[in-house]
Amino acid sequence: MSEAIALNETEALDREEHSEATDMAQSETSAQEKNTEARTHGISMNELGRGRTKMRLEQEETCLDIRGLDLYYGEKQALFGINMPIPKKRVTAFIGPSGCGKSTLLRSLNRMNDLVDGCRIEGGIFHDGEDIYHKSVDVADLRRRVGMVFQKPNPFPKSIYENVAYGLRIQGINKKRVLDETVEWALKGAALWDEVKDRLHDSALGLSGGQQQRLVIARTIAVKPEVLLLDEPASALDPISTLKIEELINELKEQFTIVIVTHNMQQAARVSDYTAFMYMGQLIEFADTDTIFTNPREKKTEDYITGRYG
Ligand SMILES: Nc1ncnc2c1ncn2[C@@H]1O[C@H](COP(=O)(O)OP(=O)(O)OP(=O)(O)O)[C@@H](O)[C@H]1O
Repeated sequence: MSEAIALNETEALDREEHSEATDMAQSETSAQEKNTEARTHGISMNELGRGRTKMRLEQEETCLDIRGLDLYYGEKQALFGINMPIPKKRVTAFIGPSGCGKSTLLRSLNRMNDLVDGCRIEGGIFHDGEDIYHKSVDVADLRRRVGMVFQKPNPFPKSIYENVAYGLRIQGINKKRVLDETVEWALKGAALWDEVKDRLHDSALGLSGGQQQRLVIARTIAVKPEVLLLDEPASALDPISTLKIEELINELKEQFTIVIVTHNMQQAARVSDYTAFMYMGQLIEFADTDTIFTNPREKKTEDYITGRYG
C-alpha cells in the first residue's frame, strides 16, 4: 500500500522538529487523537491520509451529474431526489446501512437497472453533459464508457487472455498486435501481469478469487472506460487480496473516475476522496471523505460512522 500519510502530516513533522516541546502538549494531542478515533468508529486518522491534500468538492470537475433522481422498483420508491456531482478522476464511496440504496444508485449510473423489470426513474444523470437516460443513448456504448465490477468475481470460462480481450473482440478488434498490447496494458493496469504473464492461455477459472477480481478489473479497463463502478469489489476476498484491490483503486484513479460501494467504513476512509452517506433512499450528506469521517454536518452521518446504527 502506498504510504499512508497522516492528515496532519505537517503537524507531525513539526512535532518531531520540536521534540523538546512540552510533554503536556504531546499528551493533549494524543488524547485528542484518541477522542477522534473513538468518534470515527475506530478509524485511525492515518487511514484517512494517503497523501491527500484537502479536497473541495466545489473545485472539482464533474464527471457524472445526478440531478433530482427518483427511482422506483414497481410501486416501491428506492431513491428519493438524489442530487450529486460525481467528481472526475477521484474516488467516490457510497456508504450507508443495508438496503439504503447504494447499489441501486451505483447501477443507475450505467443503466444496469434497465435490466430490472418494472424499474423506472425520474430526474436525470448527465455524463459530461449528456443525459444518459435519453432515448438516443446507445446503452451498450454507455456501459463500455461506464464499466462495472461486481461483488463476486465473474470471469468467463475462457483463458486469461480471452477474458481481457473479450470487450475488444466484441468491438470487432481482432488484430493480434493490438489485442496483445491491450491485454498486457490492462493486466499491468490491474496489477496482475506479473502473476499471469506466463500462463495467459490457461483458464481464468484457475486463478484465486483475488486474482479473478483483478482479472475482471483488467477486462473492464481493457475497453478504456472513463468511469469504473465497483460494487463491493473486495467483500468476497481475503485481507491480502483486499489490500491489493485497495492499492489498485488508488493507482487507477489517475486514469479513471471511480465510484465504489462498500460496507466497510475503514475501506471507504482508506480509498475514497469523497464519501456519500445514504439512508433510506436519500442522500444525507456528500463531502470530502475527511469531513465525513471527522466532522460530518448531519447528525445521522455522525451516528452512522460512530456505529450507533447500521
Ligand atoms: N431488483 C429489485 N427489485 C425490487 N426491489 C429492489 C431491487 N433491488 C433492490 N431493491 C430494493 O431497493 C432498496 C435498496 O436496495 P439496494 O440493494 O440498492 O441497497 P444497498 O444499500 O445496496 O443494500 P446492501 O448494502 O444490503 O447491498 C431495498 O429496499 C431493496 O429491497
